[in-house]
Amino acid sequence: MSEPIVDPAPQRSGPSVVLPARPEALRIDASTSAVIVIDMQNAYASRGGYVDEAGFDVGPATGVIGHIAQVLEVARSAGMPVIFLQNGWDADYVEAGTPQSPNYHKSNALKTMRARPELAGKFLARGGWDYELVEALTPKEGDIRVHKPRYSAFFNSQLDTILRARGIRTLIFTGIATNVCVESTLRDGFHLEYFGVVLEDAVHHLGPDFIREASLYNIEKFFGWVSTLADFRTAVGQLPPAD
Ligand SMILES: NC(=O)N/C=C\C(=O)O
Repeated sequence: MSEPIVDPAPQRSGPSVVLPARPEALRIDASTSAVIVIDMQNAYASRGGYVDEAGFDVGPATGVIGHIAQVLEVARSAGMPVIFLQNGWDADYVEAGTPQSPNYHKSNALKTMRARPELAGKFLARGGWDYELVEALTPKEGDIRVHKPRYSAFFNSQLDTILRARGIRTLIFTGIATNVCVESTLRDGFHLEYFGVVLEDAVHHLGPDFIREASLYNIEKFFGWVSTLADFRTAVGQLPPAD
């Protein structure tokens, strides 16, 4: 018996396609779906950025940049909204929190800057290189940028308002990190009634490989769906081009 196709927007009127995914395929279209690009900033994907300086292996992160670029090209051609999230705080780090905030203690960017005072002010501050999106993923006309001050893009940001105002029901996730900001946002989205799909080869994790597997298992089993760049390209490529 074939698996059912999950349909997040059965009232839609326009053309739709079926996106193969685990554990079930989903019916999607360009007006009720959006591509969410999580934190593709120099901090997370460039040498000399926060993640690199904090001792994580940033090498594999550069590999997903090209995959994400392909996702965005297909989405834009179909008229599917592209939303870039940028993680960070104001230049004075007021938004980062005081010692009464767990973020002050858990953010590896803040911890690294405290441990190495020569780096103070360098990481994830709005207006700085570290906060900027990597050059290869510079937003195009019509794309949307959203600032976020914590791991989940739904917390203290405009994301939910922007999605609701457009009738978006399905979120296609790309970006960094699978196990931190991607998973946090997908989980919060689940609780806000959004259907979250991760493209597993357009995301990258922070930490050992087992955490990638654990995160994708969690998403597939409990919070959402897992698909691939190739399946997204084939499915969304069948939608009529945007005007
Ligand atoms: N974008 C992320 O997943 N960030 C993870 C860690 C951090 O921002 O310190």
